[in-house]
Amino acid sequence: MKITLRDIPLKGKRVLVRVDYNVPMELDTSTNSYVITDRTRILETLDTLKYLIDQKAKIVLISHLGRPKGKRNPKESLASVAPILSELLGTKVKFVGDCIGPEVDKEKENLQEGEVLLLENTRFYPGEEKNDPEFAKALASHIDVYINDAFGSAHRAHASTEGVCHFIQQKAIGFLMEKELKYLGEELKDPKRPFVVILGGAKVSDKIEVINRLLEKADALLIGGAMAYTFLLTKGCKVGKSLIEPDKTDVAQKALEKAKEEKVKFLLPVDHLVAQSIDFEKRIVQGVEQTPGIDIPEEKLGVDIGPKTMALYAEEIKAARTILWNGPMGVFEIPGCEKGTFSIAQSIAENPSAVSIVAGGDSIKALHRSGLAEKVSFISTGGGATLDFLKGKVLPGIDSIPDK
Ligand SMILES: Nc1ncnc2c1ncn2[C@@H]1O[C@H](COP(=O)(O)OP(=O)(O)O)[C@@H](O)[C@H]1O
Ligand SMILES: O=C(OP(=O)(O)O)[C@H](O)COP(=O)(O)O
Repeated sequence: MKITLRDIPLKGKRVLVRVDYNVPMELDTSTNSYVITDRTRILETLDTLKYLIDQKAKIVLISHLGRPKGKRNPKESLASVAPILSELLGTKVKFVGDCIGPEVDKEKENLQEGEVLLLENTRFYPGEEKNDPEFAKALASHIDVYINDAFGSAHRAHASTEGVCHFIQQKAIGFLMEKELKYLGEELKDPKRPFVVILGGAKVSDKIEVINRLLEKADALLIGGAMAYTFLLTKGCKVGKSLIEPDKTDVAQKALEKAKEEKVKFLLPVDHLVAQSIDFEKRIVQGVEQTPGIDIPEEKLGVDIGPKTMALYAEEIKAARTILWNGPMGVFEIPGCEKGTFSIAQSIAENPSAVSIVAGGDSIKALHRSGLAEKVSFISTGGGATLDFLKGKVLPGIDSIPDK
């Protein structure tokens, strides 16, 4: 059992809280600004933050947002989280446009009991992902206690999730982390069978490696999203201009072989929605059509699973007793490409007797858009983190917090 924030005296202490505010953002074309399109990851930290306020701690929040690769990028600023958090907490949350340095240190020093300070995206510095000790030390400056409540980032050994722990003596997990570990631990340790895992999304290289271990746990794997095309390419199908990771075909091949050996159902799309071109920023697709079968025409790219695939996957989901879903089936943010993703949400909703877990920032957003979030047993804020947890991997963000 990990030390939790309940176990530490917090009054008057400067508490650094690592949250996962890597929230989905979309360009609002009318104002030409980026807006947060799903607040779940913010809402899920409120119990921890309210507790810290009640305990009269001095609260400093850190998070990453997106993948700015060590450079400042206004599109990935955490500034827009501060007003939302102020509204939700009913107290002003001050934002500083940096996460280390003299200005930040001054703000930390000036914090009063019960006040909340939100710092800028840790990934604006290369030291974050490199887990650079100097950067971690700067994050830890003026801090008495570290709380990790960023379950969604617990699989990353970065400065704000792991390195910082070497410079702060008192450490604990927050309430969200505690809730995730308890629920996932109980339901996924020995899942009721059939256990069906639905995998999609765009983080192919991150998640494809997990499949090998999932094959030892799951009874069926249903693959969609960009993940599917690397597998279809491996099987010799035509994938056109779809998002693929050609250097992962070896991993994909091994997973296909292992699925056969383990007698796990490994389903890939049998038809697709394809497009001529796609503009992610403006959320526009052109030249959209259905393919009659598996192959994607040379000049097109896959943007969603097709109706035969939806029906095939629905059958598996209907028979499941435990369901884990991470990763949308298509580019659901773009109107016209959401059907496959929503059909998964619908199939899950139609099997209320199964334990169903929907995991990951974009998957949660898709679930909320489908209007079916109430029908799911548990929403997990971690996508990759949940998959790694299921795989049995030690999560660095949790491992670095001592046991009781
Ligand atoms: N066929 C596809 N081509 C490109 N991107 C895709 C495709 N299908 C899904 N995506 C994208 O995957 C993203 C979500 O992936 P990911 O981050 O892995 O999910 P999560 O945040 O739920 O873990 C979405 O933004 C979606 O547009
Ligand atoms: O959104 C996240 O993961 P997810 O997309 O797997 O849910 C986490 O914030 C981790 O982000 P990262 O995969 O860029 O390290």
